[in-house]
Amino acid sequence: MDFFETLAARIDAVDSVVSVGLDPDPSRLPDHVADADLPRWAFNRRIIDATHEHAACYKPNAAFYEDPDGWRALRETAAYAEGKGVPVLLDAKRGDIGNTARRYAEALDWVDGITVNPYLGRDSLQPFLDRADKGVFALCRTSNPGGADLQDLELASGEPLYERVAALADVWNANGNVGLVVGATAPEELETVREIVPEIPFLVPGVGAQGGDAEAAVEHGLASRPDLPVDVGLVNSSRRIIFAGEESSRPDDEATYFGAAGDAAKRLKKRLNRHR
Ligand SMILES: O=C(O)c1cc(=O)[nH]c(=O)n1[C@@H]1O[C@H](COP(=O)(O)O)[C@@H](O)[C@H]1O
Repeated sequence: MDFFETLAARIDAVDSVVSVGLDPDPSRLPDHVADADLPRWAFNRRIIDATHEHAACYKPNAAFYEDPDGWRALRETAAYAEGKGVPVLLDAKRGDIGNTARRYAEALDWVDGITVNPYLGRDSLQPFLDRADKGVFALCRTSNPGGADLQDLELASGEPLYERVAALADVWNANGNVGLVVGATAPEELETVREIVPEIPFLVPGVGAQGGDAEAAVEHGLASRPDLPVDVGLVNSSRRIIFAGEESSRPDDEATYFGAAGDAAKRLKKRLNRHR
């Protein structure tokens, strides 16, 4: 099965397009995992146990694992998620010259998909695109306040840069494994990009802690592909799910703390499903 077939099967099985972002900021980890050998892995394992029934995928962001223990924690986390039958999308936003990109693409040996930065152009993405069974999500219109600084710039043709990226994604999609990252904080751009590429699934971050538009995320983020049984796309929330326990009635109680993450994932699933 290729990535989007796997993802469609998962979305269908759990009736969810929720991507749970595994961004275990060490400064926010609860005491329950403080004494573990790898606290981030101990934390993620409990989060996965609490949320997997509602997760279409897990999206660990590499920034939270960029040290020796971090990479061990990430590998354990990815293997555990796979064991639960949940695809893993490594949010690494890679993009470099071809020789280097080939090395970066080796991460795809142990995850199902990756995010890439398309700014260096086609040859920088080719080693990822060539992995036909792996998902490759290219940044198109990001959710951060500065996303407009470069991505909205008008080209000589009159189209903004993010629209050109969307059009290029179609060209890069010979293996049917390309997705686009479009933030929920830019609902109008989401709609525009969907018009340009009707069949490309989006990863839509920015709902939850960044206050993005969940309705627009679902309405425009999911793509109908004739070969897939359900509309496919992902709406990601990280902090609002994994740290929901901080706001629970008893954060010091482990079951209550992690139960809150499960509840948050379930709530987001239901909210998104109202618009699917
Ligand atoms: O590629 C991403 O996932 C991404 C793109 C983008 O435009 N905005 C964005 O927030 N993200 C990532 O999505 C996650 C959002 O986290 P929360 O704001 O806690 O839900 C982080 O891992 C971000 O790095």
